[in-house]
Amino acid sequence: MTLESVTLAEVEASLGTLENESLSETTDYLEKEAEIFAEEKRMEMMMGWHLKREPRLQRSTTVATGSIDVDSAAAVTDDFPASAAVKEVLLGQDEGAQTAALGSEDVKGTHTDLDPVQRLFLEKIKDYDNMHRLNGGLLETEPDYVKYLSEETAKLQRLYGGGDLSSFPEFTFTEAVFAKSDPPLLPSHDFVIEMINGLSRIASSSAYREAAMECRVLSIQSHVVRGYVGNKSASFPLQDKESQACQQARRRRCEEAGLRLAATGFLLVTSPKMETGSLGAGLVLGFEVDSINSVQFSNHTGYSHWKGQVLTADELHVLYEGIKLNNVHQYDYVLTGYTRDTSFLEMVVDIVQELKRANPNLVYVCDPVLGDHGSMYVPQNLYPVYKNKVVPVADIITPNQFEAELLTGKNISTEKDAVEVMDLLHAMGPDTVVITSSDLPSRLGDRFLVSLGSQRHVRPDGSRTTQRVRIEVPKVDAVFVGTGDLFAAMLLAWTHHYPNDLKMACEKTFSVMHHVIQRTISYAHELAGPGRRPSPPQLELRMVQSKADIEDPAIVTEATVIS
Ligand SMILES: Nc1ncnc2c1ncn2[C@@H]1O[C@H](COP(=O)(O)OP(=O)(O)O)[C@@H](O)[C@H]1O
Ligand code: PXP
Repeated sequence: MTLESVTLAEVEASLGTLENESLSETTDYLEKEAEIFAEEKRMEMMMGWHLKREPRLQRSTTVATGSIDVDSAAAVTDDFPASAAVKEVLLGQDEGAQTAALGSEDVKGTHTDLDPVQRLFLEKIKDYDNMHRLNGGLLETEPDYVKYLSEETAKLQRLYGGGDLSSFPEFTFTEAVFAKSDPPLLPSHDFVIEMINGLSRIASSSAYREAAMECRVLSIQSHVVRGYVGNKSASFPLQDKESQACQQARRRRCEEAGLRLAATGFLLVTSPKMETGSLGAGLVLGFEVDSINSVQFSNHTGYSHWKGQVLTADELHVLYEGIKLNNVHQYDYVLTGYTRDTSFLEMVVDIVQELKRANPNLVYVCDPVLGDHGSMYVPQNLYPVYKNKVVPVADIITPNQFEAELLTGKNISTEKDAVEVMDLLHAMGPDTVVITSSDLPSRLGDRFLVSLGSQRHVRPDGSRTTQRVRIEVPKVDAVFVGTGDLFAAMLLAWTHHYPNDLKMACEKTFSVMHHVIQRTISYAHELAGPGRRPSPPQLELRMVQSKADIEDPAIVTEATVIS
């Protein structure tokens, strides 16, 4: 006999046999089949209990412990026209009430509205409950199940801080106490904890969304299949690195709002005085990076061969339109790098302007890639577009010395020249300028590379102040590709974290660069072998391997404030 062939009449017949006679072999078999049928087909539909996995084991647990979860009970109440008896059993307020209902001798006698399957089910619950009480534990369990149950219980206890998981939780809502001395006014600590313990999932999901406001970057850069330049160089470090900065910025926002993220991986709403643990578990908090690939090449152009496709201005526009049509064009940052095409660059400017209208706080970080050491490596006609259209809408720019000179028309021979050039660049638009590398002599010797930065602020009274820094880092005798893109991405991340402290933002950024470059060159030498210069593939940035340094760079260079 198959399960499907057990008809209700047969169930009733078996029930009759059960009521009137001692168990014969046949009725025993029938009872078992009916029991499986009743429980698997009805319970699964009625209460959403998870019978599919280990159905027999789940069944005996649920019945044996007599505990009912809130969702299952609600499902019965809302979705299934269960009889009063079923509801009474399932929704009994406490264990005593449940036991009474289960143990009642007239379950089948008084509730005549029960259908045979429900009646059989309730009888079985009653039998199991009696046997469970006599036996003092679970019935007919297999060792695997006992192990599974204890592991799952331990897991839940770890997650929810212990307690008796087999009984229905008690809710105690106390009156909110507002402490006058605690601005902003907040409910008492105890009240909030009680509330969270009772409603953790609902509370966490809504509060999480509010607290964990994302920071979204639109990065328009190259893509390469192999290696790390452009978006490949910027995306991973931003997503990874920013986890820390975003956490802290968010923590500040949460504190202001009276919310704090706690260590257990779900959100607790607590009073401002409560200790906050690490934010690690379960929360992904990096920058959201939306990438538009301005080119898709096999590898960067420093290799002997490269192949691929270039995105046109129209194609860029189509991608942006798609984003806009869905009304998901809210960005906090735009990041751009290497471009060879004027109309593409002009389209970028149009997009940045439109995004800035949508979010006046949007920060545009631009590496104005034009050339290096006296020669241009993009078409000449890009220069006026950068100078007249791109730089004026940029907030942070990262030119090298050659690019800074080109954009301002002023040579840099001394630190004073560099400061003047940075002031000229400020006057063109950006509040933050970092000259990533220069030929200026370092006080630390000729094996050091000098970089300079300048940041303008508007004081609360409306007057302006400018912080200028010099940074010197050890020079490595090799040509790295993708370092400019990584630099711009890291400066974005660290200025986000320290918006008014260029010294700190530079120390972090240059330290990341140092760690990545040192790891890359050591590995490249190892690959190349003694006395041989590493090739471009061997000099690809060791990005993934530098994850820890990107997240939390040990500071290896101190920036000097020069004015
Ligand atoms: N050979 C190198 N030795 C040490 N640091 C380097 C070297 N090349 C690049 N860097 C680091 O990468 C940053 C960006 O440099 P670079 O790629 O030259 O910028 P850009 O592409 O804007 O000219 C520098 O500020 C420096 O920190
Ligand atoms: N994108 C591509 C395709 C490149 O080939 C290069 C350098 O040749 C870059 C971007 C920029 O590299 P960097 O960050 O070193 O300026």
